[in-house]
Amino acid sequence: MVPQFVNIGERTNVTGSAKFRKLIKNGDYAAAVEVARQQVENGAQVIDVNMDEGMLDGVEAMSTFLRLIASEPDIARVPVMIDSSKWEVIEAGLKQVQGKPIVNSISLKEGEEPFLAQARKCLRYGAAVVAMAFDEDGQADTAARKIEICKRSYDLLTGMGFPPEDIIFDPNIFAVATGIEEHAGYGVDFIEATRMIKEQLPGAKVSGGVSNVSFSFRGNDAVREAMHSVFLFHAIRAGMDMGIVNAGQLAIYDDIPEDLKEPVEDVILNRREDATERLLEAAERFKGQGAKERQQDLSWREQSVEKRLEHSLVKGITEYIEEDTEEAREKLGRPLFVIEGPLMDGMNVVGDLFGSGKMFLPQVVKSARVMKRAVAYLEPFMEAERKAGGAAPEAKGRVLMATVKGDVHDIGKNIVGVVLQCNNYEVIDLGVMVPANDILDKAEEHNVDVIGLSGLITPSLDEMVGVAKEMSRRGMTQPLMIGGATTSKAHTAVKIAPSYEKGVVYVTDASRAVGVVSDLISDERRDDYLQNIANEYDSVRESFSKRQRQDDRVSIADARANAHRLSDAVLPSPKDPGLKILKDVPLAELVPYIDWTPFFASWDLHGRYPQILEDDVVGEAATSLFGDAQAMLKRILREGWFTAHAVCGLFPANRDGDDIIVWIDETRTEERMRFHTIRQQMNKKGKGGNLALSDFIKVDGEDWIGGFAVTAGHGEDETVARFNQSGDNYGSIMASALADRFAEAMAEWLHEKMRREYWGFETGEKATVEALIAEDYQGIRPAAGYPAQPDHTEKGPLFELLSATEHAGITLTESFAMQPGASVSGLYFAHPDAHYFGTGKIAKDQVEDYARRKGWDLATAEKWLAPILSYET
Ligand SMILES: C[S@@+](CC[C@H](N)C(=O)[O-])C[C@H]1O[C@@H](n2cnc3c(N)ncnc32)[C@H](O)[C@@H]1O
Repeated sequence: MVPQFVNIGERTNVTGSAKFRKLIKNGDYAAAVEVARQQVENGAQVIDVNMDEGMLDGVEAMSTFLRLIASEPDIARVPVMIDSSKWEVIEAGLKQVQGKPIVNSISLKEGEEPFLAQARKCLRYGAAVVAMAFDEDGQADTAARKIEICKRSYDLLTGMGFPPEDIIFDPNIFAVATGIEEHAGYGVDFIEATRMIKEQLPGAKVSGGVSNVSFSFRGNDAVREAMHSVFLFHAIRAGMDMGIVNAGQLAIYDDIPEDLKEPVEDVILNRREDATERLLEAAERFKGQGAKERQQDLSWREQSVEKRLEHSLVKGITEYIEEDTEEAREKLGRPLFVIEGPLMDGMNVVGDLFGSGKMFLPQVVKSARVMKRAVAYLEPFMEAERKAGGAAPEAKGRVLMATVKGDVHDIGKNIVGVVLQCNNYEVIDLGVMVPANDILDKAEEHNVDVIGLSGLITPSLDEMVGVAKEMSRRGMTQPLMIGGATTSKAHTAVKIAPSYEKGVVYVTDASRAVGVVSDLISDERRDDYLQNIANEYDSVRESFSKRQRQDDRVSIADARANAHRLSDAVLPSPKDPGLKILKDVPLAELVPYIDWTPFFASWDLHGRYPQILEDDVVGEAATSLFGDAQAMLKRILREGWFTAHAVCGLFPANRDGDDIIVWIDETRTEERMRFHTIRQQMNKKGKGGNLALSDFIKVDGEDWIGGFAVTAGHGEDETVARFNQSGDNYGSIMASALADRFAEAMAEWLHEKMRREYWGFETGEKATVEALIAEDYQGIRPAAGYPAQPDHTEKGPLFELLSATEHAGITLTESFAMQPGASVSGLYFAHPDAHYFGTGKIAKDQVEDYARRKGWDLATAEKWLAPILSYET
């Protein structure tokens, strides 16, 4: 017999129901109580009440609402689940409930002490608790972790006298069919964990939020309903007691057509490798066939057109923007009035929310997409007016942006551009690899107010100095903004600012750009602002040269004498050393290797994945961004937007001082080429050796070095152009960020292949994704331009050795940036001693020595090594 399943209603949850949120925000408690009543009438056997909304006084709202429903007998007959991430709100709720409350939730997230303290309070109020499968290490995703945390919680709770039947476990229902291999087992993991909890933890109950499982199929109700019902069918049989289920989003198990039920069942139960692909195919056939149309909260559509435009802008909704823009145009009489009126007002709200930390970059970029659509709609009307002599809208100022010559990356610059546009600045974006003269000619032609330069790799710093010098020579007066991954306040102050007197400002991140530009453009504030910056940079320069004067580098001879002594671990000869050319690597194979944490960072959302999705501050923005990324990822896989190529190989090698000789063949008699490495010169007395990468290769006998170059960027430019043409910067930035993820994932994937197949020194079980992301394995793959080898020109010999341009289609710019941008290259070292380090600053004796080894003159060496020189040139 199937046990009774308890349905928890969640329409009284401000985070889940926009309607309820609006009622509570407006203080319309009478109508809010009606929502609770309807839920009970519709069959909810528990009602979940949540008042966690930034603008609400949660304690007050929870107390008021629970007091009101306690006096309604037909509502008060069902238990209340007090749901909050804030303990004071839970306590306020506990004080109001008459019958037996349920607290949702407690967990071991912060450790045992707070867990036990909260449990004690629940016990005092006679409340049951929902305990999440969440501990100090994060949310449990596998069945083993789920049961481990639940068992630990159970022992703690029962140990303090908690009745087992008052313990409800929520072992986390996560989305399946996301395109990510590790997610495929999430359905089975929950079901398995449920079965184990029921077997091993007597009396305890199991609950969960069912709609999460179908998150990847948002917008396809038929598939979602089928997934919920199939999931419940199996989970209830495994012992699931209760759950949050939207009855409107539930199909009847027996009514699901067979050609949908089977692929859904395959996905939920993880029965076949191609389950997701097959369900995606089936999903296409069932699109738009949901038993019940999704009930969207469209109450905002009843507001004035100005409010509706604001809503669309703030929420990033494009669906109604054209009809609302037209309505506003008719109402206000002129297209300009619409832009300068409600659209600007709406963007000001976005700007204020962003400025006060209530909106985040991805959301702002989405708002910009809506704004662009509205302006594009109005454009023909404005053109007609212009022909008739009408005025154009006034921007607050004009900013020119460019990534400098030799550099290709531009995600950060594009984000800054969008944020500035949102704030009504006109942005002229010249793209990437722009020579100084082109930047400055365009700046003069368009009479811009500010010039913004961006760069990702260190040689771009030098290029920026060149632009600053040329600005001085031309007698220009616009302030110069500097940003991008390798730029810094110190470099801007020491190198660039002295070359241009009219103002050079370093901008840390995209969120600062608006403030900086507005200060630079303001007639009242500009002079003071620039004076303050100049003073600040003076002291940065002062402390920089003080540090240099005090610098105590050891001589290169002494450093070399203190090189790392390689332990005599024996590495097996490579199994398959030849050059490997891997064309058209299937992108789906790379998805499990994606490290998502840097993806969020590229959108200025900082925190580790997956915890970031639950973060109190950015969790909502991160979750929504991640959902959009998953949707795009699926399209990339299905439609093949990017092509991935890789080349790698192993070569006989030996150490020669600070160089690594690559031999023609294993006779080790004839030199094919050399890699040049750089040695630490800090004083390391008693702190280990002065390292250079060459130390990880043997001087004599058999040893090997590997090299690799991978790219996932073929197709990125076309994709980005397609999105930009339709005014969708959100889409184009997302596509670039995902291309980068694929490239990094491919580097990890190939490194694993190298260790296990080609070199073959790694045997045994494959490392977990977490271990791979932490690079917790034997060997390293240092990249030129990174701290162990800051000289980007070392990509030259690597590319030659691999014929990387011929085999993978990657070229090097004059600054040794790889093109396409979504490319990664480096060397492989396999010795167990090998590890990442930084060379730190180096002294002139090494620069001279390096110049000799590279066949350069001193000035050339100082140019390429500029970021690591310990002395002024
Ligand atoms: C930039 S992260 C990229 C991996 C990350 N999981 C991702 O997906 O973005 C790590 C890589 O940077 C390079 N790297 C990191 N530290 C380095 C160092 N000190 N010297 C040389 N290369 C380094 C190595 O190629 C390493 O594999």
